[in-house]
Amino acid sequence: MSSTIGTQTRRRTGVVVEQVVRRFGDRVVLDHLDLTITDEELVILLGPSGCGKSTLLRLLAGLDRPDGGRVEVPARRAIVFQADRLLPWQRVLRNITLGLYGPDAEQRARDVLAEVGLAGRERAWPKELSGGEAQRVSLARALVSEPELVLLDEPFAALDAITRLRMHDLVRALRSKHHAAMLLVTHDVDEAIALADRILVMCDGRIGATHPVQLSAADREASVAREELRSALLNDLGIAGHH
Ligand SMILES: Nc1ncnc2c1ncn2[C@@H]1O[C@H](COP(=O)(O)OP(=O)(O)OP(=O)(O)O)[C@@H](O)[C@H]1O
Repeated sequence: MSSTIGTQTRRRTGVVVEQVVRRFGDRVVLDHLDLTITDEELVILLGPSGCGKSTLLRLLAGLDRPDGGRVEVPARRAIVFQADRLLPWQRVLRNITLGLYGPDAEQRARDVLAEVGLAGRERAWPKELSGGEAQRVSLARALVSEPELVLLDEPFAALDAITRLRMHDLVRALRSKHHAAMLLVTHDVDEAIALADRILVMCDGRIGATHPVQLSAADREASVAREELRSALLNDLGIAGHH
């Protein structure tokens, strides 16, 4: 089966995935999966453990190739993982400037560090940071190159509930500044409702259900529409009745 991965050269493009197949041995993990993400859209991917969410993200990041189908992604992409993956032997600022070029690289890194609320921590070592601070640095590192697509693989799963809520506020603020499309994987239905423009539920190697979220900020916190969406998502995930 043929496969193609293209990077788009047009400015301001989203993601197009058509009929993508990925197998590991006999196991078909992605089974003719289709997905599109438009410019600046924040899409949340929910799905049971092992359904292929990280596999899909790795394909979009260019870290893996499909066995079939077509993947079209913007040229400038960044990925944020659950664990921060900072280099422990480099200070915070250097972790952000690594791979950046140009006379303004350091200033850009300082600016984005300030945006994530860590101005003044440029010379800290990664081991001196809390979990939430380390993930802020990871976000800063992802955004400093002004990507058109940011892929986030359970970025807040290891954080405590209050820190996670702060990170949601931060994601909202960063979105309005950086205008990137985002695809965020989570197991947390409430996180999905809090952040998404659209929620996708993955099952059997495909996108099984799509839920656009057109709720106001207040309705995302508490409303009948929110509870209906939450029930629908739990039902899609096969865990209705456990909430
Ligand atoms: N490199 C690989 N070699 C063999 N099998 C793999 C490889 N990568 C993933 N798999 C398998 O593909 C399936 C999907 O894995 P993936 O990590 O994409 O799931 P996931 O939905 O992200 O799961 P979780 O929510 O638990 O992180 C799993 O059964 C996994 O064992």
